[in-house]
Amino acid sequence: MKIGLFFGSFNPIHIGHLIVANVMATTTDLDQVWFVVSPQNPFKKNSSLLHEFDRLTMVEKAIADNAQFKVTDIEFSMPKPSFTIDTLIRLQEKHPQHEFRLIIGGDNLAQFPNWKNHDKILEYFGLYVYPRPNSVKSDLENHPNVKLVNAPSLDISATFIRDCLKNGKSIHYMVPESVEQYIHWKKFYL
Ligand SMILES: Nc1ncnc2c1ncn2[C@@H]1O[C@H](COP(=O)(O)OP(=O)(O)OP(=O)(O)O)[C@@H](O)[C@H]1O
Ligand SMILES: O=C(O)c1ccc[n+]([C@@H]2O[C@H](COP(=O)([O-])O)[C@@H](O)[C@H]2O)c1
Repeated sequence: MKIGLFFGSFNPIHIGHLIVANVMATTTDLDQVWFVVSPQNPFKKNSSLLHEFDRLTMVEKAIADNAQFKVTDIEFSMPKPSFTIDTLIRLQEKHPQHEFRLIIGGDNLAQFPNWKNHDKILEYFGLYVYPRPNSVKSDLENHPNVKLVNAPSLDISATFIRDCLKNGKSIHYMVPESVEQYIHWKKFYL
């Protein structure tokens, strides 16, 4: 199978992530999308980063009803911060029968040349990119192993959701209902 790997902090997972994953799974040649929960992004220092198991639980709840979506905690047992090339290699070794591609939001494309061994990621895996508002243009848009997916931009982020919660505002419809209930029950991001 051809699998799209959607790496992220998912702090928390939101409808933007779910729409990206669904467009990838239903309008491209990808058979499944696997969410890879990263304990620690090498570029992000975030004091409101929830424990990785809480973020994993929210992803599990969010994708429970979709047979094309899976989640993996493979990075939890790997050195931190999480470098995507290391995880891609480990996943490919574990699942030699699958072909893996990397899914990213357009905001990450301009930064991508700063990722560890980004040229190897491009050569051996390739990118599927979903447009994101205010993304900086990148020469990589014309790279043969970069596929730009044509779909509506979604102006929603985990940062906005955390700010809403901090300010006592509703996050209804911004995350699946099961995730919203879990966030309120655990009193996350207050
Ligand atoms: N609204 C969106 N549209 C397109 N891509 C998105 C969107 N939200 C997140 N992504 C992509 O999902 C991946 C994981 O993102 P992440 O978990 O950091 O979410 P985020 O909303 O960007 O978080 P934060 O606001 O905390 O930075 C990244 O590749 C990011 O570009
Ligand atoms: O491998 C790298 O050098 C690298 C640099 C920046 C980000 N990443 C990964 O990109 C994914 C998206 O990050 P985030 O925090 O925007 O969700 C996440 O899994 C990070 O670990 C990876």
